[in-house]
Amino acid sequence: MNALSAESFGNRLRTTTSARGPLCVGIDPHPALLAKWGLDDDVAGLERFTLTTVEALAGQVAVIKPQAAFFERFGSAGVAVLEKAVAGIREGGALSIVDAKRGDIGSTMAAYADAFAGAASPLAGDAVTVSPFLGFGSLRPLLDLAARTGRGVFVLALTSNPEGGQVQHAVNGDGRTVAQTVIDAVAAENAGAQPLGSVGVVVGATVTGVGREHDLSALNGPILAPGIGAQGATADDLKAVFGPALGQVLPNSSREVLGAGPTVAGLREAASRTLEAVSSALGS
Ligand SMILES: O=C(O)c1cc(=O)[nH]c(=O)n1[C@@H]1O[C@H](COP(=O)(O)O)[C@@H](O)[C@H]1O
Repeated sequence: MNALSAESFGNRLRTTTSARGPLCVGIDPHPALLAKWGLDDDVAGLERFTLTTVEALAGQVAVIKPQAAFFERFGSAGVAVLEKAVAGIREGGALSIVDAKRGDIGSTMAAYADAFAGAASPLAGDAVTVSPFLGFGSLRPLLDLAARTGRGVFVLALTSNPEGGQVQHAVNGDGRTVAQTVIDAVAAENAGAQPLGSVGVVVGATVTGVGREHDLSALNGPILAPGIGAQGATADDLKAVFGPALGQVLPNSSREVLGAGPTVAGLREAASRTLEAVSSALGS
């Protein structure tokens, strides 16, 4: 990809999900999953797990989200496997979200920007997840570079874990929740973009009352919704959780699909089943 002249991530996401359906499958090579697949908990096991998942799904699902921590736990050899995953996902025609959840002060964020959104960085997928809890403005170097290289950024807003609400539901001096300030800041990044902005938010499918307590109406960007399957949310929950924002939701499922390995056929079948369930819930 000539990243500097690439179509925006928002455009590419819209095109790919229209063709393949609205599903993101995570590559989360947990030690327990490696064992279930009959693989050792080492770099060779990680590589076999990752490349099998890419082989099975990169030509089938719209988006694949490798979770960086499971690669980093093996040091530089694990990170090299993550780079292979990013390249393989691109070759298969899916989009990749590198789930790195980075966040730091602006000057250090510029280095993360080079790593995860740099035009020629092997670690840069089509998009990256970031944490805004050092202040949304601290993300500026990454937001700017990603816009220039045609990449997307997914900003944590309402995470799927039960502890998240302690910070994210806290109310600011102006009466908005911290999560709402994140959503509003993302909306400002996406203002005027057609058909969809390239900056998304992450809102867990396990979070209740999203539509009641938070306003996503001006977002104009994608909503990555993890939590389907292993964390207890179901496709049927999506409507109640997201209400009018349903059309922008990109549901993610990791362990539930990966647990159907190690065969390529098993993975494809599980991804199809999940896509069918979420598509019918999203009405797409
Ligand atoms: O940013 C994420 O992807 C994310 C945000 C969040 O709020 N909750 C959440 O579970 N995730 C990630 O989504 C994936 C969920 O995996 P499963 O629970 O196995 O489907 C993991 O990689 C998590 O790190």
